[in-house]
Amino acid sequence: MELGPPGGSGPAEPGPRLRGLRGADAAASASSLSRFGAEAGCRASAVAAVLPAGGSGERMGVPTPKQFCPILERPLISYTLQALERVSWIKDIIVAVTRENMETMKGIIQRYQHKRISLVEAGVTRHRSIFNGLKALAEDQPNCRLSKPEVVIIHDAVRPFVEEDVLLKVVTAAQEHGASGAIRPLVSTVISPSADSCLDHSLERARYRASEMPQAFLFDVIYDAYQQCSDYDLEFGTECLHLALKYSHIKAKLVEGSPDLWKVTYKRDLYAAESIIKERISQKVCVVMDTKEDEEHVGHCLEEMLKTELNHVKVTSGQDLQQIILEQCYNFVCVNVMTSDFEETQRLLNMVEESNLSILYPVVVISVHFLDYESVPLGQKMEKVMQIREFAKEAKKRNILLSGLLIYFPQRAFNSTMCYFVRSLIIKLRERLGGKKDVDRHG
Ligand SMILES: Nc1ccn([C@@H]2O[C@H](COP(=O)(O)OP(=O)(O)OP(=O)(O)O)[C@@H](O)[C@H]2O)c(=O)n1
Ligand SMILES: O=C(CO)[C@H](O)[C@H](O)COP(=O)(O)O
Repeated sequence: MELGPPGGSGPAEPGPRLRGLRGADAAASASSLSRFGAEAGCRASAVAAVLPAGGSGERMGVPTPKQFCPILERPLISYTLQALERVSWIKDIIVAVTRENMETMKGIIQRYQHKRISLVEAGVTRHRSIFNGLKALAEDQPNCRLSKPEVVIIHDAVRPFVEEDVLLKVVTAAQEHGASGAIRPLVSTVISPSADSCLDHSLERARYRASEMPQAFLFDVIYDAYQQCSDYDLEFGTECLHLALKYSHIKAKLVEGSPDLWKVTYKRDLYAAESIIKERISQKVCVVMDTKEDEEHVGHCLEEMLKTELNHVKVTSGQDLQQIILEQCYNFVCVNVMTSDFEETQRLLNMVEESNLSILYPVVVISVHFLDYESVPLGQKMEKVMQIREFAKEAKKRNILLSGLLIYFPQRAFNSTMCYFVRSLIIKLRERLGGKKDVDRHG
């Protein structure tokens, strides 16, 4: 294989397409991410990921293994898969699941339309599950369908909040050092108790770190280590970086991870994960105006007003809607000033539907209609706006929560009225997103 010495005990020379990434800034810029994506994409299977998902979740204390526990009605593992799938340069994702959960896993893949996934049978310990995942990528295994990657990421199925930047950091560091893993500062001091449960000694907390996931390895480094390691390691070991050190003599490069990398372990972690997901979804709102003119005049002022409330506000007259949907925005306010019909809202609904966005979470769409009371007879226009009820019923079947809002006001006060209403609306929406299902669907 062109990717460096097979079975070598030292770090292989990075392949030509990845070499350009060496020394990438820790906070890798969006442009370098896409460059990596594009470059890695040129050579199939440069990076693969193995996800151990064969545990029983004893510490969670519920009958369902934690990776299949629902968060906002979707299994935890589906969030982790989504986080990895978003990274286009990860070519294969190997998930290790127990035989008894194989059908459940296939059902999840189908229902949430996960891509690039291969399933292997889990082992009785985490290390054995990971080893099975690696074997699926190794060339020396019979019936190997996948191609051996240059770098393999190992990530727990129960750490759903992994971001592309940390994946890029560990992959880049693995390129250079042979192995790499995310770390976090310790929150408690580590102590060693004696046999009679008295303090034997304690470690100086500032000198130690918690080892988290993701980790990344040159494939040959970690596969060799697993092939050589003892049954004791496979049975009781908890650290892949340690195997790379002990058997392949590679000192892993440690990179600082984000606080959200923690592993869902106890029941309360499911509640924490749910809150993080809600917070993330509700922070992104897109306001769609029905004219370019309004986008320019009012959009800027609206964006400024909303920046204090939200992390991501986008005001558009529709030309970049496709891209906004691709970036997974789940909240839309469709502002109609020109007309009281639903062409624009319908266009948005069609795009949302085509994107399959609402398979993962409910999408909230509020269709706002500003009508000038001096020129438009209320009864006539109300009739049209009331049609929103029918639209809402249909949309709900596809997990799109549509509301309609009619604002009747004098044209001369248009700009300020519109900014005021849309802002109040979005603040209300944010307050209610905690209970997203309760958002009024019929306006
Ligand atoms: N035989 C095993 C055991 C664990 N894992 C996976 O390894 C990851 C991290 O392990 P851990 O948090 O310890 O999961 P569990 O073993 O399920 O939890 P517990 O220790 O509470 O039983 C999880 O994604 C888990 O599914 C695995 O693939 N195969
Ligand atoms: O800690 C780790 C870092 O190496 C691993 O992520 C792993 O989660 C350990 O899992 P376990 O709870 O099975 O020991």
